[in-house]
Amino acid sequence: MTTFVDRVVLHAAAGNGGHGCASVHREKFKPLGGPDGGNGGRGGDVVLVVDPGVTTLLEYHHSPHRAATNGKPGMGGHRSGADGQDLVLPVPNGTVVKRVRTKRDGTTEEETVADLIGAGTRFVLAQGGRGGLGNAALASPRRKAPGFALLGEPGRSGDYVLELKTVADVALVGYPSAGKSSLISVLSAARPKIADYPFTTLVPNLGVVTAGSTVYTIADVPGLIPGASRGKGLGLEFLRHVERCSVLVHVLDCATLEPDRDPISDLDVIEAELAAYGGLNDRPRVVVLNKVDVPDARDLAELVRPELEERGLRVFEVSAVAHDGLKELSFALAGIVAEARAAAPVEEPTRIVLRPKAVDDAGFTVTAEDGFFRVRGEKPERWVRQTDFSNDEAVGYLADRLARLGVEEELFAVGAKAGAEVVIGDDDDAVVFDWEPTMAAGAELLGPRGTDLRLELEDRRPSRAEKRGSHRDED
Ligand SMILES: Nc1nc2c(ncn2[C@@H]2O[C@H](COP(=O)(O)OP(=O)(O)OP(=O)(O)O)[C@@H](O)[C@H]2O)c(=O)[nH]1
Ligand SMILES: [Mg+2]
Repeated sequence: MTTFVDRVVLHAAAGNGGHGCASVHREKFKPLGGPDGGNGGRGGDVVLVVDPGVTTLLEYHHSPHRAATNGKPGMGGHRSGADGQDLVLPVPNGTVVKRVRTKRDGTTEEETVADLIGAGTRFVLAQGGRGGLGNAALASPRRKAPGFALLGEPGRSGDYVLELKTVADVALVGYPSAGKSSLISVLSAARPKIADYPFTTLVPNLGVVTAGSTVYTIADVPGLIPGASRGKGLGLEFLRHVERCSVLVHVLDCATLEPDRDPISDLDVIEAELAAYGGLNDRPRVVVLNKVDVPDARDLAELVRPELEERGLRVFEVSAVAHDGLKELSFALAGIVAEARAAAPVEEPTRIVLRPKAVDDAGFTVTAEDGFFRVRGEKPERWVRQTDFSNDEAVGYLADRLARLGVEEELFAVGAKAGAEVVIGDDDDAVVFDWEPTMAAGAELLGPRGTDLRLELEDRRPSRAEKRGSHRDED
């Protein structure tokens, strides 16, 4: 059996940033050549791009793990590491992207982050890590020869659900073998498989119809049967594709030989399934009584027409085989589609839902928790990731940055004392310290010889050089 994949879980990993390099320039007769370690390269992003040539998500079903390349580390002689390469993944038009979050209790939750419509629409799924600065870039008037460099940041990674929702104006729904695919084949240039056994159609077919000046798309979905909304048959999976359409067309088989079926009860069954699926109530409906080339079928169509019309439905008697009543139908659908388009707000090329930032980009928070203090904020958390904890100087630099941001003061303000446990970041990747306030800016505060700045921390204004240094350190 062919598999049609319209929902996949993609594990995307962006590239890590390359580490910065700590190196000292060496040349004959120049023993103190100064720091010359280059910066690490940026990690590659994982990017989704809508490609009209791609129609299924099958490729990601077969290989769901995708990773961009890492940035290269910096090197001595001021050489920067090369950036990682972005990994560009083509996806079909109408791909919905959801982020999968695993909650504390182990259950997962899906949050829609993007709705990709329109050729060329790009979405950065996972951002590559920044490269770490080399020691040359970290040098400042106060820190002329840093003996450390920053680590590259790990790239973002995560699980994403990609879901395909066909973007069609008109959707054909009905029992298996009602003639939905036949109808598409005669209304448009699409040539889907047609056969006299149920569930011929396993994947939605899409056709383009031109009626007068209106051009619209029409899709069929695999046949629906009672219980489809509970997963019976093939239909439920595919109702997703119907969600975006502006008109629903009920294709009713007037020539079925099954004893317990007739057009009216077929309609009721399908409507019950649509209702159980939910969300399609607001879509206008049209009824097609198909197969009227069969004499008994025409009689049956005449018989049920009044009742359908009483329900306020527009009814078309059609024969897909004899090409009967098609023009009228396709122009009527064009009219409804045009009306719906006029009423709908102008469709923007794409609707991207931006993930809300967990914390304010510029700021940070310090909260007293059960027995410890937690620091959250984009900068402090990034700085921690950039720190090589095996290097004391690098740790001192981190403490320095944190103090300058005001984390120290804030810790004091919420009641932290020396020796308190301080946690920076989320539980998943937190770094835990024993807080030593006076040492926080330790090495750095032992400025010019003979001045221990810790003694006059309180009301000392920073010198111009220090201010300049702190600007450079900001990110
Ligand atoms: N006599 C007659 N037969 C038709 C007509 N339309 C479709 N059929 C026949 O009905 C059978 C089913 O047609 P399909 O178009 O495959 O039906 P479908 O609704 O797409 O069926 P599934 O894909 O299984 O859901 C085929 O044997 C068609 O030849 C029609 O207008 N008149
Ligand atoms: Mg079909």
